[in-house]
Amino acid sequence: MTLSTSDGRTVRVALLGCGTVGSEVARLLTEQAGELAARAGAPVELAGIAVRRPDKHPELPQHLLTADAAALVESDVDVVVELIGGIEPVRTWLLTALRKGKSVVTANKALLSEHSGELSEAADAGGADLYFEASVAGAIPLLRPLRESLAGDRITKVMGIVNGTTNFILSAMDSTGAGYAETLDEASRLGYAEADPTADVDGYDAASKAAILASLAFHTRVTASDVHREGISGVTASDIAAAKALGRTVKLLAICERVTADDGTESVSARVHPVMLPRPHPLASVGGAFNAVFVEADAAGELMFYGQGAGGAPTASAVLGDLVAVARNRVQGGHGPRESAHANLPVRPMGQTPTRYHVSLDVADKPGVLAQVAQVFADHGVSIAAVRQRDRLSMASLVIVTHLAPDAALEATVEAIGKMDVVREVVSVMRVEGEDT
Ligand SMILES: NC(=O)C1=CN([C@@H]2O[C@H](COP(=O)(O)OP(=O)(O)OC[C@H]3O[C@@H](n4cnc5c(N)ncnc54)[C@H](O)[C@@H]3O)[C@@H](O)[C@H]2O)C=CC1
Ligand SMILES: N[C@@H](CC=O)C(=O)O
Ligand code: NA
Repeated sequence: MTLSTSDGRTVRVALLGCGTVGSEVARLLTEQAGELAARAGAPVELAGIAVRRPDKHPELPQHLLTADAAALVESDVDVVVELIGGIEPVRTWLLTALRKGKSVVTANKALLSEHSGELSEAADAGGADLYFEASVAGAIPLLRPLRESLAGDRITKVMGIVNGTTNFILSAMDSTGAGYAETLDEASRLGYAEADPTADVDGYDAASKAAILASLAFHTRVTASDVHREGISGVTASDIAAAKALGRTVKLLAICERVTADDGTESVSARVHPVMLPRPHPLASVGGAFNAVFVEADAAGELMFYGQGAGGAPTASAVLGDLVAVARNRVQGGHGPRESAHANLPVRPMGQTPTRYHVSLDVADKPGVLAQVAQVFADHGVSIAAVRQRDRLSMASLVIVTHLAPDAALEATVEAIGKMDVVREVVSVMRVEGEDT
């Protein structure tokens, strides 16, 4: 068995960051050193660990610790594992590493979703690998299937739950009625939330992941700023109750689609927003911090990926998988897949993206009200799929689910309905996925 790299050395690893994920990577690298060496074809050695405050880490081997991540990157290492997060200074360090031929493994979706182009170009220039399986859906092998296993197919849709923190919160609101703030605190304590949890609840984290997924699925550079983003801070107890009354539940979904216009031209739609799903839908039963992602492809049909999307050990599993892959490439002299952006499809604005809405209204209980409301939908070119009406004293509740229509038309419809005299309150508005009730 080969026990060293092509230039006769062990694979020396710089670990940047040793928090929730990094500490698990350090543990597994140490505990499984023998097995990792056998799988990689050479010893994989932790050469240094950069943390912000070395004095706060008595549990780590002191001779490996440094606060100077830049110097560690420049030192005699083969691979940089980046588990700090954020854009700068990490972007600069990783560009330096890649240009110098040092492979990079990272879980940093915020960075990748804005700078994957230049990072990929730096990797090409330096002849290095850039792997990032942990950046989307934690432990779930998802990016490698998109980049490699499905490279011969034509993917049409990627849709799923990709943020553990918000799924944890929505699951608790749905099942126990637990409050938003206390559940978010719990998600942070369990290591699911980002350092700034507004990245989770406002949908930035999921939007970054959607950009990465859309880029890989559609061979197009999609950045986080191309992704329509809505978080869960606007999801109210009324929304949850309205969903329950209809046998639905609320999930924050990332939806990336290949949209084909009537003239045959293709574009990419990428969006993150809360969605009402029928309870029998497979994504509806995904609870806690678990993630699940559907992929639809022409030849493969429908595929579903499910598992732990956040937390130290699950995310470390994906990091270690990538580390073994880049170590193998060094030992055997090969390279992982390069960026594939040849399709270069345009990104479709959200307003032109076909969606379906659920609208719950309290209206005056008078003859003709339903017809008036239905007319407003028709005036905007929106076709109604289902209506439910329930009378309550002098009021009536109307629940309307639409067929697909451009999102801008649906938004304008809801705005017009909110201004009608017969409408007392727009109780809940949310997009829907899955079969009509
Ligand atoms: N926690 C999770 O469940 C997941 C996290 N990620 C990503 O993994 C990365 C790390 O996340 P966590 O481990 O949760 O973060 P964390 O906040 O627990 O750890 C960050 C680490 O970076 C170190 N650090 C910060 N600034 C530094 C600097 N200037 N120089 C040297 N070290 C510095 C800190 O000392 C700490 O050890 C982020 O990009 C995050 O988005 C990805 C998937 C899941
Ligand atoms: N904060 C993220 C961590 C994993 O990517 C999440 O909650 O999913
Ligand atoms: Na993953």
